[in-house]
Amino acid sequence: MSLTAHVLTLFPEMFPGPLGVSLPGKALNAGLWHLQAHDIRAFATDRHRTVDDTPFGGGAGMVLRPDVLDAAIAATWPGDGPLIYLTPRGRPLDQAHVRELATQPSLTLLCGRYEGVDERVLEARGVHEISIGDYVLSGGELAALVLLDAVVRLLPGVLGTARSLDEESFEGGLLEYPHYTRPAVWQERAVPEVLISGHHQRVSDWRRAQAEAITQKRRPDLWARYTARRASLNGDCGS
Ligand SMILES: C[S@@+](CC[C@H](N)C(=O)[O-])C[C@H]1O[C@@H](n2cnc3c(N)ncnc32)[C@H](O)[C@@H]1O
Repeated sequence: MSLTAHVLTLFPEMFPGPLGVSLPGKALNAGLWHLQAHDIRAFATDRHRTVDDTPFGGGAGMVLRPDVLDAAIAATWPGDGPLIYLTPRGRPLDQAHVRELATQPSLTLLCGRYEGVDERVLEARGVHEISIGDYVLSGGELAALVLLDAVVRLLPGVLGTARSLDEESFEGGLLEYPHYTRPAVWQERAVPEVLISGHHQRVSDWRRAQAEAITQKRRPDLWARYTARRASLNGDCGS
């Protein structure tokens, strides 16, 4: 089963954009996933192709109309996967959520613009709301590209068998350990000796210790969750 992504946007020309190159682009060309960008404006009904209007209650900016969005959703959402609105007030995206999304047959992503979208269409359609971080973008397209990039690299066959995801940041609850390549000495900085020892267990222990130290220092929130999970696993084994 391969993923089909539908993107509802006022700027379909932004797709595939960066998803058309490198890993996601090769996977797209190989048919490991499919992408359809739908122009919301095509679902406007007046002769000016109006998609937005001023907010009830006053205030700056424009709001995307529910009738236009609903027609766009009705025509494009296959219904076999979630309908998602990218928005700063949504559930913050993390790797566990990305893994869940990567199991879906389809993802339909609604990209807002201006002040956002009329609330009623979100309620009526049971839309899931996802944020890519605590900052405000000018539109949902970059957020959709970020989400799809993260999802696509987890799809079967995309990374190939040589790459392991197990030790990447967030897998197992830790940030990743540091990497080194040739030359072994650069600007008088030598790579850690253990990495050229050829001793697999020592390398693996060193990497885990580094990952733990980096996580503890940089992300106390992840570290607290990791240690709590480890304690509960140890408790379970002991009982
Ligand atoms: C200028 S923003 C609207 C911001 C909105 N008025 C607010 O304060 O939450 C326009 C669109 O960009 C998208 N967007 C902005 N920041 C985002 C974020 N952090 N994550 C996901 N989508 C975002 C949403 O689709 C939003 O409708």
